[in-house]
Amino acid sequence: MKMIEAITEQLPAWRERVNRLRTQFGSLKVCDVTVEQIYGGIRGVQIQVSDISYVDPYEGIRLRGYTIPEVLEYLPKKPGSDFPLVGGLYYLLMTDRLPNEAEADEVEQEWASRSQIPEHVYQVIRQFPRDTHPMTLFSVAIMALQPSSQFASKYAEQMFTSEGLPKGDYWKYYLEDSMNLIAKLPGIASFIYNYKYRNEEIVSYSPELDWSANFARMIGKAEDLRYQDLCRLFFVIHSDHEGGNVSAHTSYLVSSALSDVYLSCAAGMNGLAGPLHGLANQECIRWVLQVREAFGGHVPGKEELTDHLRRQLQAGKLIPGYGHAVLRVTDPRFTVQYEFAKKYISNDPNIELIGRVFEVLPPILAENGKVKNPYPNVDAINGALQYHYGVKEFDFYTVLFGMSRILGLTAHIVWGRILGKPIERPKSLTTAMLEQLAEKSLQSLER
Ligand SMILES: CC(=O)SCCNC(=O)CCNC(=O)[C@H](O)C(C)(C)COP(=O)(O)OP(=O)(O)OC[C@H]1O[C@@H](n2cnc3c(N)ncnc32)[C@H](O)[C@@H]1OP(=O)(O)O
Ligand SMILES: O=C([O-])CC(=O)C(=O)O
Repeated sequence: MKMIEAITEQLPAWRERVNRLRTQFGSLKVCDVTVEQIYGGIRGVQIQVSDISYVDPYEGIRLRGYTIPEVLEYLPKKPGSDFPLVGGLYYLLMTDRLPNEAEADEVEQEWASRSQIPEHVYQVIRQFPRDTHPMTLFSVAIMALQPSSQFASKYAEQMFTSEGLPKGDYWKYYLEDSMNLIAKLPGIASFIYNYKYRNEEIVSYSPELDWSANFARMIGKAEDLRYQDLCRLFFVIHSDHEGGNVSAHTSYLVSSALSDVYLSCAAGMNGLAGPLHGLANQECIRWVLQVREAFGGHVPGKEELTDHLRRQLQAGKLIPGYGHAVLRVTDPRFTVQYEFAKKYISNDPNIELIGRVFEVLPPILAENGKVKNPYPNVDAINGALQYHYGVKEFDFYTVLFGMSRILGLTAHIVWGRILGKPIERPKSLTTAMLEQLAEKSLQSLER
């Protein structure tokens, strides 16, 4: 694979850079940690390195240095589509280089050739009650693939042979596992959808189509070219959000114990399934429909909406899709999807309401100064777009997010192995210890 060559070429330079920092600047202080940060979700503490992507609070995400509009413009596309091939995005995330068409296509072809899903994965899904949340099914399906981990079997094997598995080669098996897992995601996600909401159909992967279009086809949208474009857009923009978000951090942490890609990604998906993180996807459209219901199905005018939103906030309700732990502006991923909606969708009351909420809500959220980011995040519009194209089962939306996020998670994990990162193990303190520190600081102030 060209991707392996591109990574291999860069390995010595990357290892040298990290080695130099660790040996020559190992004791250089990067930041301080306050008591508030310790109790406040480690917010803003710079304790990770991620070269896959970086979130600037005022600009949004850059994937390998490229903003969302740049990624959408520069990545190769299929003839007839304005939206990138996910294979090209994966090449960029993994290799730090923009792919040409052939390189993007090679990744897509690799996925097609690895897409066969073992029968037992379907059986595992079928064993669950049909009302099980799709994210639970998604996570267990990934776990069900774990016995096929090439890294886990190589690692176990070398314990009993005279030739060890060189640490510097671990990444190759992690990359193999990543490619194998990603190749199966359209099949797994679509089966969960079909099992729960359609006809229980298992649809095989078409090598003629790209990864995104395959998923669309597998849930019955072979003819809907616009929905296939939405899938391409969605899968590209949700792929990564630097290393500290719950799903990325979780999977990276798990992989630092040399747990394989399947174990690590399933863990990440369990984090994504929380309502403050990926599950906000499904909560947003539910909320949008509830607001319309409160107005007899109509889209309320600005004044009525303002009163309604104020009442909700006064009642202590969280508005899903607004706020962010890092961003302090409108999420550029919201913006590109809103632009998609404005370009291709007309007369959709949910999209209309989302636009009105976007006009009205930020100043209201900002009023009491409590919410640090009063602007919409990516989740504020995801569900409404899916709903428009007929994917109306809210519970499923986080699985779509998960398919995309695994692209980023695996890039972080593979690079963790490339750079030989050790097991993560931060130190904890007790409350009594912090109280002692506090006392000491008081005493020194009194002196
Ligand atoms: C893909 C993603 O994961 S993007 C995030 C998806 N999640 C959502 O959209 C859920 C709604 N938003 C939120 O819950 C939050 O804004 C988060 C989880 C995204 C960020 O959390 P934090 O960094 O802690 O936000 P912040 O520091 O601004 O929170 C301060 C206060 O504002 C409140 N607040 C933040 N966002 C909102 C909101 N959308 N509606 C109402 N109140 C809010 C918080 O609950 C908190 O209140 P508290 O002090 O009484 O507990
Ligand atoms: O960055 C975060 O904390 C949340 C996240 O994953 C995203 O916005 O995609």
